[in-house]
Amino acid sequence: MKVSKICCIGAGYVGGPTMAVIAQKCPEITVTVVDINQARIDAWNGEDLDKLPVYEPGLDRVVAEARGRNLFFSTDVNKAIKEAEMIFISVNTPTKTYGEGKGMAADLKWVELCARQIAAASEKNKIVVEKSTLPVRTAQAVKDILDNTGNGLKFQILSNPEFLAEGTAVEDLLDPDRVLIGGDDTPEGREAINALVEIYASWVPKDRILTTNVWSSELSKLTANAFLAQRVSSINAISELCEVTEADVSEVARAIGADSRIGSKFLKASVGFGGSCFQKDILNMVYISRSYGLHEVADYWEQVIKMNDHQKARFAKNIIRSLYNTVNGKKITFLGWAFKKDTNDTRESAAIYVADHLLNEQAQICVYDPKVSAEKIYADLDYLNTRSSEDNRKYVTVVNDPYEACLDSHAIALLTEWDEFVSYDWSKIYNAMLQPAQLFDGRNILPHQDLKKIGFRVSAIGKSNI
Ligand SMILES: NC(=O)c1ccc[n+]([C@@H]2O[C@H](COP(=O)([O-])OP(=O)(O)OC[C@H]3O[C@@H](n4cnc5c(N)ncnc54)[C@H](O)[C@@H]3O)[C@@H](O)[C@H]2O)c1
Ligand SMILES: O=c1ccn([C@@H]2O[C@H](COP(=O)(O)OP(=O)(O)O[C@H]3O[C@H](CO)[C@@H](O)[C@H](O)[C@H]3O)[C@@H](O)[C@H]2O)c(=O)[nH]1
Repeated sequence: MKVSKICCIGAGYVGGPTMAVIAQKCPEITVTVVDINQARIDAWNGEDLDKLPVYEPGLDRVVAEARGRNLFFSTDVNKAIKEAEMIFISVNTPTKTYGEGKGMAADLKWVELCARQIAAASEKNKIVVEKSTLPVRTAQAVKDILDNTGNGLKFQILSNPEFLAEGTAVEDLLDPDRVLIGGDDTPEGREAINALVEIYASWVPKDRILTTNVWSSELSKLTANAFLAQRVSSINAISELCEVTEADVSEVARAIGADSRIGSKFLKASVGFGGSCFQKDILNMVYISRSYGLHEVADYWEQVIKMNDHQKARFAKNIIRSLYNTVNGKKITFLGWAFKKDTNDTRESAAIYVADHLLNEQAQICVYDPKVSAEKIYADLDYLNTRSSEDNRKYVTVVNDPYEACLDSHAIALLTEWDEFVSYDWSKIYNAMLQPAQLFDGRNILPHQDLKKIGFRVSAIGKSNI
């Protein structure tokens, strides 16, 4: 079966870039990305490619090539569902904030709404593809809804989790390590799997397209994120040990990473991992494990999150301790707010939690991030509900110039590894700060010895000998 019309529900960080790349690589397929968020759709359709709702290097060029040709963005969800032979569900699946499983389980209400809308709007058989990250066995619920509310039509459910990382989304989509497709081992299931394989095979070598059963595919996505996050928590645990033993975490990472069995990637000690996925997906796996009575399994993975929370808190406490145990009324500059470089996404960014900790101690925080708006920063702090939104605006200022951000500051905390931070005129910054000028490098990207020569007191993750 050859697919000629695709619909994707959800025009976010995953739906937008993945569909843009499919449209670019498969000009014969019409791809319509739909969303209930009118502002987001307007931004995807906007003239100014610098203002797409998702900032990703190279995405503007992909969108420019395909948009209006075979890539469309719309809020008419029903029309797109009706016309498509294959529908991707790419809606948000955040951690539940209420009721049973609050703070642990994935909130599947948006996925269920999609399934119900697909069932109601469809007039012919369809392939439904889970692109969102979902708890293992969700496909069963989606199928149940479709089969029981879908006017007797036939739906094939596939799981096709996305492994792109933000900041490198286009690169990852164009040249993925693997594409994973899970489906039923029945003639109809195999036909659906093949239809999706053929789409990816337009640009991905066939040996990198893996097919499995649905449950393996759903669980592989959670497992991949758990393993990656575990590596970050593992090196962060070692960073604390380095600080008390005068070992250097970068040297330890290099030494162990040279072992091909361990590998060198994902061994950068940091202020803690952020992003919309790692914490959510591990909590989800912990919740599922507990619900099956697998408490040792749950405890094992939960420790990855505990270590990450500890790392964020430890960073904030170190700032307070170094500033003579009080930050009350002191200006502290944050360089970076995004959860990693090359993205405007701030979900679960370590910066939010470090700021919250320092604000509890009544610090004055001034933030500079090259891609994150002031509005977003205040929204992130307001979402925590720790203090009133008036107080967040009173104690936090956001500026567009890094030198202005550092003026008259007691300390700089570097929270995101943006490349531009390395090339600043650090002597100029030092001279504009209050003395002793302190610098806390939460990403270990700055030339620490040079900064020390300028006069900075430097503190970095997993390094006690600066
Ligand atoms: N962000 C990533 O890097 C990443 C990577 C891999 C997988 N994922 C997974 O992909 C999924 C989507 O993540 P995201 O970051 O793109 O989320 P997002 O919040 O950026 O986008 C989701 C979009 O879905 C829309 N939506 C929700 N319900 C809808 C409905 N019923 N009809 C139409 N639109 C609806 C929302 O308005 C929103 O624009 C999640 O399950 C996530 O875990 C994310
Ligand atoms: O050595 C490292 C590597 C990463 N991080 C941090 O870990 C977080 C996550 O980084 P990364 O994984 O690069 O970005 P994400 O966009 O969150 O991507 C992850 O989450 C996605 C959503 O599920 C998956 O698709 C990707 O495969 C997976 O890498 C960020 O805060 C990074 O700064 C470190 O601190 N040290």
